[in-house]
Amino acid sequence: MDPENTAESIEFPAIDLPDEVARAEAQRRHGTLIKPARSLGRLEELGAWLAACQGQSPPRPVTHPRVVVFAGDHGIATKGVSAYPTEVTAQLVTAVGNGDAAINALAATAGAGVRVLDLAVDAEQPDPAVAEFKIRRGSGSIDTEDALTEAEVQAALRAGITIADTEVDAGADLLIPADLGIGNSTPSAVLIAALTGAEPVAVIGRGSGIDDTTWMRKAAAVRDALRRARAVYAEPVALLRTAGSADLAAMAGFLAQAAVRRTPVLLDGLAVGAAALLAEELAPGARSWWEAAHRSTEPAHAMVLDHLDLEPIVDLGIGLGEGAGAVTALPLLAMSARLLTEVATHADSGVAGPLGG
Ligand SMILES: O=C(O)c1ccc[n+]([C@@H]2O[C@H](COP(=O)([O-])O)[C@@H](O)[C@H]2O)c1
Ligand SMILES: Cc1cc2nc[nH]c2cc1C
Repeated sequence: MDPENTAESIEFPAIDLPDEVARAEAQRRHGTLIKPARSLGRLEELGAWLAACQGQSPPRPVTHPRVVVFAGDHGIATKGVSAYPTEVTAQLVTAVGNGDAAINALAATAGAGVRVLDLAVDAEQPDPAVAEFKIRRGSGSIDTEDALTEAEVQAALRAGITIADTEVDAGADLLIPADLGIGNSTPSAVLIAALTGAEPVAVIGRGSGIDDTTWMRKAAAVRDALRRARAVYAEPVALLRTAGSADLAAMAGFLAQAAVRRTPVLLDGLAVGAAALLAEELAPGARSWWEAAHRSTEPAHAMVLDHLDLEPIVDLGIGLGEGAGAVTALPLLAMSARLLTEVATHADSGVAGPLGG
């Protein structure tokens, strides 16, 4: 099936930029607060970005941040490219649902809600709410076969769109897409190499903690998948079908739709970064609605940030996925909004401004 000729194929509308007037007004307001000019550094820029996304300065506080974990298995994991067996994905989905995972502890501290969805875990999903957007059991092994059919990639993109719409309609004011899936660092590396032009060897990291022998197998898998995908590097939907997965495609749809809905996003690590590259191809300009929360330990993540021209907020040596790095930066974003609403101005407080000011 040729995606260009498919009636149901997804097309995102043109993405508006955030409101530059509100951004400039927030920057101007920062200059009036009782602190030396620009003394809050990146926090000032983050507050101005939130103001631009919301179209108002000062921005409203972030009160309903939501983490959505997109879980899926990857056929390539059965070829020995991960430090963990594939059964772990399903077990981790249950752990996140029970509130026992790292993301739950971090999100509880940061005041974010967590929703976990099984897009393509290679197991029966007993919870119908978690299975609502299930595309298939495991995506194809991308070294030798396509990850998805054309219909599945469209369904996964549509799932991401619907999930973003549901969250925004329910009141989410900041979205955090998160990944979970043994083996997902391999398709992520392939997509990043395909879209940034990075050398294959430079995108292959240690993932879940792989040894040298496993790294060699992963390098061969990335090489084979890139060879299979070469003809479709410039076609994002075909690239997701050939070398992506249902969970990565759904995250790409979610990220693009967040921009359509003018909702700010904090980006997490490697897999979210790969999905973000695809989303920017599908909906050019979507990146203006995202901030990079952190820099992951995976080398390919730095290439994503470079390509999207995003500067990470924190760099804490986190390489977990699950949204962990993104949620870690969330309190800083909340602080950036409250600074603009709660700090007094020189004019209102009677605190003198700078000499000659
Ligand atoms: O996002 C990251 O920075 C990151 C870096 C390395 C590993 N991970 C997580 O570890 C899993 C992928 O690692 P692997 O070795 O199984 O491909 C998957 O569940 C990811 O969420 C995540
Ligand atoms: C234990 C474990 C937790 C994770 N969280 C995200 N990816 C993960 C991979 C593993 C292996």
